[in-house]
Amino acid sequence: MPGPDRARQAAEVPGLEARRAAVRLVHAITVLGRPLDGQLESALKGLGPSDRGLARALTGGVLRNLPGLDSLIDGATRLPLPTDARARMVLRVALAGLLLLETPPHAAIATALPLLEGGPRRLVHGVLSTLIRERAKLPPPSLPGKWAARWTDSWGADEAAAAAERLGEIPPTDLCLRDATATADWCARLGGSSLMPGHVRLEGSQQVEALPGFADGAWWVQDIAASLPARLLGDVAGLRVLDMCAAPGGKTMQLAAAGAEVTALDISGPRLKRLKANLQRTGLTAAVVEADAKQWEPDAPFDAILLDAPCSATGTFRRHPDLLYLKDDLDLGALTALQQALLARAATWLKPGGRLVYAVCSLEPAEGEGETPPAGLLPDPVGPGELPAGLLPESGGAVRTRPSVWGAKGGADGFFMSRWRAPA
Ligand SMILES: C[S@@+](CC[C@H](N)C(=O)[O-])C[C@H]1O[C@@H](n2cnc3c(N)ncnc32)[C@H](O)[C@@H]1O
Repeated sequence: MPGPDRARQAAEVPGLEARRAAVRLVHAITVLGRPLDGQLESALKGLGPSDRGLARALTGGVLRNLPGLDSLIDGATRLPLPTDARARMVLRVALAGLLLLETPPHAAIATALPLLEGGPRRLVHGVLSTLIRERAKLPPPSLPGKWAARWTDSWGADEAAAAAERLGEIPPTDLCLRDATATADWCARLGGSSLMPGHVRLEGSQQVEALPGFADGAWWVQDIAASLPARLLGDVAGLRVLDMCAAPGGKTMQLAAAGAEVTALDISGPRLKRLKANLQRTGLTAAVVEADAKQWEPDAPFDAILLDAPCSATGTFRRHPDLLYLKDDLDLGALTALQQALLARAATWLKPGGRLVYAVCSLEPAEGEGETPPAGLLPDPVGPGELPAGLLPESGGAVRTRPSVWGAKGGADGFFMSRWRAPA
């Protein structure tokens, strides 16, 4: 329970509690290295809808621009504030409001000082006043140093620069349609654009539940790159298809909508709950199995298998910028061991001639290009005609979406996909 002073302040200073929540989230992510999803509900508890929106926008603004915000802060102090100082968190949030959300200068200061909780009011007041007086501008977005080095090493300087640009942008909202023949209609109804049949792109983040078609299950939210793996299985109408790591079900819905008889397998009960709710909303069906794919055995082989494997998820950094600040270093060794084990299982469950697509939403080559090919299967290279305009397969026939893909049109998540076939 907030004390009487805090309650009075909250009533007198609009937006203060939203900023308090943003400071708490920025601290949890950038200092403690905790993921946003796990903190969001408790940090936003008790806030009204507009304060919740403001807290999210401020936190997102900080995470998308952290190196730039810190360089402004450090340029305006004589001695750098410690990286974990509360004053730094408060300044980051205040500057995100001032420079990204057009908070008026007096409000930026008035909402920053009460959040210091005994911290250096004069210093924070001085930093904000200096930056306001100098009409400071946010530097172009940049990746945190560790990621700039990592992705320059993996993909080259141009792709690392494209990743920084994507990080600075609010990603579009991509929808996958249940009925791809209605693409033009849904673009017109929702005011979106399309990069391929079945795909509709809306600008920025959206209250999707309020949009036409959501309640009827005419579409679901799915990044364009995430919609490619299921498409690479080809025409699955009437086929018995295993979606091996299925929850929360974006690809299960695609396969079911394309007429496949889908078995949706996942180890996570809570995630399967979301999958079932998604199936219910869209009126699509699948046999849902909660099991560890390392132990489960199917009754009969499949015509096709989609293995959307658990991975580092680094390809989703535009939508989840907190990923770039998580405490634990990527345990790529454990992840690639799991991916290889799942691939090896899948390879034994195909009918002769059956297809397997392996996919990860990762920008780590170890989880994609570096995987050992599944024993007993043959490569089934993807052809250029199978991909939407603007994306070509790699020379060996795998598909890689890099940070620069569709850059001028809002980008796409980083994914790797490869396709295999069981000997006939
Ligand atoms: C990338 S997500 C899948 C996303 C999903 N395909 C979609 O499109 O909505 C990876 C999934 O693998 C599941 N998973 C992890 N280890 C597993 C295992 N040993 N067996 C089955 N599923 C597993 C996780 O619970 C998670 O839901």
